[in-house]
Amino acid sequence: MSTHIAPYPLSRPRRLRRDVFTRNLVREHHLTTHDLIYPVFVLEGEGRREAVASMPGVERLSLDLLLPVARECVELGIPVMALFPVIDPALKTPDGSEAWNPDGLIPRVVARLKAELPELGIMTDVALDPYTSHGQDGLLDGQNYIINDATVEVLVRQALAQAAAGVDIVAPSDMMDGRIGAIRQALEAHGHVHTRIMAYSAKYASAFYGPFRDAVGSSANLGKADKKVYQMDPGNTDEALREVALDLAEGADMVMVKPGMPYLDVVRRVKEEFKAPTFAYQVSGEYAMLKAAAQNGWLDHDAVMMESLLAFKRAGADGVLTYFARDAARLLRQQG
Ligand SMILES: NCC(=O)CCC(=O)O
Ligand SMILES: [Mg+2]
Repeated sequence: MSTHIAPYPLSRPRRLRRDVFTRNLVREHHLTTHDLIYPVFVLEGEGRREAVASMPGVERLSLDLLLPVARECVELGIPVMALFPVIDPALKTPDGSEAWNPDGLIPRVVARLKAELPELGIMTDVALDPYTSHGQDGLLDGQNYIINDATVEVLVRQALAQAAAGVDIVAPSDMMDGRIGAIRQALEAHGHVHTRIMAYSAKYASAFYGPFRDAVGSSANLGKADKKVYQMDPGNTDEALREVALDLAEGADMVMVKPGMPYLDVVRRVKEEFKAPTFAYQVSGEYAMLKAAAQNGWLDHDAVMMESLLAFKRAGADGVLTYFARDAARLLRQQG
């Protein structure tokens, strides 16, 4: 590798850093607006806008107020918006049955967004946590264990309700075994042959999800419980490769690693091993920590935002789910 590099002073790496044009010329990785997926929180009702205290700049919006945001995504060239529902606590049940209500919030929002802005990709979350009274992603047995196969059956119903509403991409984030295959077969059987699956394949049991649980209102339901019996142990990377292999074999079109910044080694290994479309989720806690430091004047907001997003590209990600998507896209447009 280094054998063809001439020794100093014939090689002076700093020659290529001397001015802007040279740095632009030799830069290996680039972030574009097409790399960005924008996660948003949607509420029932009209004219409703609620700030999320632990995620400065993020709001829960009713559909009428989400539409202008979706329009801005199209104008900015952001390819996909990812929807997360804030469910009325009165609709939360132990089995999360609102998740597969064909007239529920998410199917209605999907149908309206696709009708108004067909060119904007819409992605939906497949998991029960916003819908369950206990805040877990799946169904519980009598001992508070999350049961796999019965959960997969209801996730299939949830995914079918979303596909019937016209969603472009379903994104199972629950980490049950076998759910990608079950969802893919059901989509095929119901004629939804174009519905893409982005699998949350390597989703770790991370403490960086805290602000998200505030945003969807599941943290109080979850209480002190954790998700370690289904999400991955932060100490593992070989296991991430096995999870990705299974999801691709079961019919995933795209895979994801989550969280993002603390798991860039996993992104790199997954991309090198499978050469499949690979995404990373810069999660709520990562966003919150950069925002908080910037608000304190400890970090330069725009600089760390762009550096962190470029790091995903360098690690091998094809795209990033990030709450910074609109801010980053606006900045990219300004920079021409
Ligand atoms: N299923 C989606 C998430 O859990 C998002 C987590 C986060 O942004 O912290
Ligand atoms: Mg799995």
